[in-house]
Amino acid sequence: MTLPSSWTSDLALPESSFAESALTRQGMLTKPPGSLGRLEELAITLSAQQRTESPAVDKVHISVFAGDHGVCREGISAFPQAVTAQMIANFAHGGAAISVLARQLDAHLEVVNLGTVGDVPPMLSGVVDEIIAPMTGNLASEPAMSPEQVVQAVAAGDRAAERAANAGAQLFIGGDMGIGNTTSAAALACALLNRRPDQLAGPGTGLDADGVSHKARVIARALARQELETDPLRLLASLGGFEITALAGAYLGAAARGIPVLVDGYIVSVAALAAVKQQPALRHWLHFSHQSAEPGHRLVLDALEADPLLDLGMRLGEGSGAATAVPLLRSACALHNGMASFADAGVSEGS
Ligand SMILES: O=C(O)c1ccc[n+]([C@@H]2O[C@H](COP(=O)([O-])O)[C@@H](O)[C@H]2O)c1
Ligand SMILES: Cc1cc2nc[nH]c2cc1C
Repeated sequence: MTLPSSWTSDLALPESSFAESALTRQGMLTKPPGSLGRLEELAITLSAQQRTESPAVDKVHISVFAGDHGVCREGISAFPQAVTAQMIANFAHGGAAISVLARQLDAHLEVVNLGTVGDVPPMLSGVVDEIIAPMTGNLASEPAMSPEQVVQAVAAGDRAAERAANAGAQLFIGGDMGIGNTTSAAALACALLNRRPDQLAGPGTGLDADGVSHKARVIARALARQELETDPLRLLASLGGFEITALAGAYLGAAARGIPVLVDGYIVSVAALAAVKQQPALRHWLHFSHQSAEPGHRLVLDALEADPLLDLGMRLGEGSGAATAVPLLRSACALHNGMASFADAGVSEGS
């Protein structure tokens, strides 16, 4: 098993000539310059990423990556580990939040099962089996993944991006599902940002203050276990999760295929941070949908110089915050493509 080329080969930047023409067009539309605020920026950035004068996000591909975490045996989540497998079935049966949002957006939704402790019913429609192991190692006391497993997870993410590209997706959304994954994400963020566990540990699915302190101590044990790694792949192997690693692979895979990415909440932002560390050019392919209620998210967003579009107090994961922001991107494109120019509408321009 080898790493996909999207992980190792230099990533191209979006095409700046399309950004320049989009900026010129924005200046000709019947509105005071800049008055559509960030909707203008969105249309301009999407034009460059999609290499088009008419950006669109009609075709949205959502991959929810699911996997279980050995660190759950440390009692770091408000929910039992069995929920990961149960939610995979719920995604497939259409009852999860992301299932509803995907239907509302007419988006393609798939769930990538990387391995769970609980049983997932066989042959669920929309579930892609990429099973690595029932769960990761307990990162508090051992590496989460072997070198082979981390490559398997990156490759599974890249394959999701390939499916998105083959389906003609204009936007890629990655979601996460994994009980215990805020502990893994926080540990990774500590290592990537050189921060203390108490700065990145939060309630996740609903821990109380004592639970959050315990979680920070578990993360401190994980960080003390290893030499401070700088290589993203080795860091992911030590502290990551199958789904977090696959997300990093999927983001690089989407960008390498010219598909812009809309980033969801806390866990996926940490995956994005690891992937940007691997390939800094990835940052130019990312849009940030929302600020999660998980307190550590702000530090991760700051490190990525990201100012997300929404702040709704959401902390669900599964791609739900990103899906909620898609209508804003659609409005940005519709305005860019559909508004009349001053000349066409006979409206006088300002000075
Ligand atoms: O996306 C977020 O910002 C977010 C914040 C807190 C929790 N979650 C979700 O909750 C699960 C992890 O929480 P926990 O407490 O088990 O570590 C996992 O399935 C995530 O998708 C997601
Ligand atoms: C019910 C439930 C749904 C989720 N979706 C993403 N993470 C989740 C965690 C729980 C506990």
